Amino acid sequence: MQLLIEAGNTYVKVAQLFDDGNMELLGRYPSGKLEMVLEPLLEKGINRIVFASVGPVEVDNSIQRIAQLANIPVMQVKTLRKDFGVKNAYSEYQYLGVDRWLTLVAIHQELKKDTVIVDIGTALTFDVLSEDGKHLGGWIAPGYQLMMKSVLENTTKVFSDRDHTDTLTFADNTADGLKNGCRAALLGLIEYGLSQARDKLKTEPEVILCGGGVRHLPISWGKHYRHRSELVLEGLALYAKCR
Ligand SMILES: Nc1ncnc2c1ncn2[C@@H]1O[C@H](COP(=O)(O)OP(=O)(O)OP(=O)(O)O)[C@@H](O)[C@H]1O
Ligand SMILES: CC(C)(CO)[C@@H](O)C(=O)NCCC(=O)O
Ligand SMILES: [K+]
Repeated sequence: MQLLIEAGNTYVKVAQLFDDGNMELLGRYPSGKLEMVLEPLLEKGINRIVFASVGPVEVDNSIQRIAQLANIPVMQVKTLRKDFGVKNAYSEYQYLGVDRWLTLVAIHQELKKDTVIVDIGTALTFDVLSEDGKHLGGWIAPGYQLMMKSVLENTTKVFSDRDHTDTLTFADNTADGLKNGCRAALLGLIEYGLSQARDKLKTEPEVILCGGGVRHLPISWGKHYRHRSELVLEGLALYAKCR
């Protein structure tokens, strides 16, 4: 069995990859809790740890150190110029976030179609991938919580309250105005990106939505598209199986 770790800017996700190829999510934890969560997991017959991190180098170091203490081999997955048939669009390829890289690799391995991948976590990322594996580039924008926070922290009279409803209507009060405004910003970016991607690809791309922030998009809008909640971990599983 291998242990897969995806370290993001807010959360760490941990999954088990069994020898039969099945993956099981063990949990999602605040990034600061990594050490506490990891140590007890290493008791149970793990052959290797495969991880990817977009966080500070301290996270990489602490995973390496914990594994070394437990005498378990480690593979850190990093963004490459080309791998698994995917060609990175960045001229300085190593600067593309490894979470984005893993979603590209996972989707190309499975679909080999013109695709748009939208991952909504701390940040929203939008990436375009052609059917022959060429990454055409993408965008980075704030995620829902980050947009909300930046307005709340920089204004006096704007406030928010409980969860938003599913409908995305014009609001007649402050809290709904902020929540729906931030949701519309996510949606507007995706719609504009999609129109640009259609022009570039000259086809209708598949749309893959991933990350916990997808919950902020209206269900009636999102139901037309594929939703893959653990796409980064699926990319990690591919590396764990093949490398
Ligand atoms: N229980 C929840 N209630 C409300 N919103 C949530 C909840 N869980 C996740 N979210 C939303 O999903 C976003 C986080 O998504 P996700 O769990 O994919 O994080 P992440 O992509 O792992 O973050 P990162 O990788 O950047 O650390 C939050 O910003 C929030 O908008
Ligand atoms: C954009 C995030 C934060 C999304 O998790 C991550 O992919 C990242 O840190 N990327 C590095 C910058 C880039 O992708 O160009
Ligand atoms: K993420």
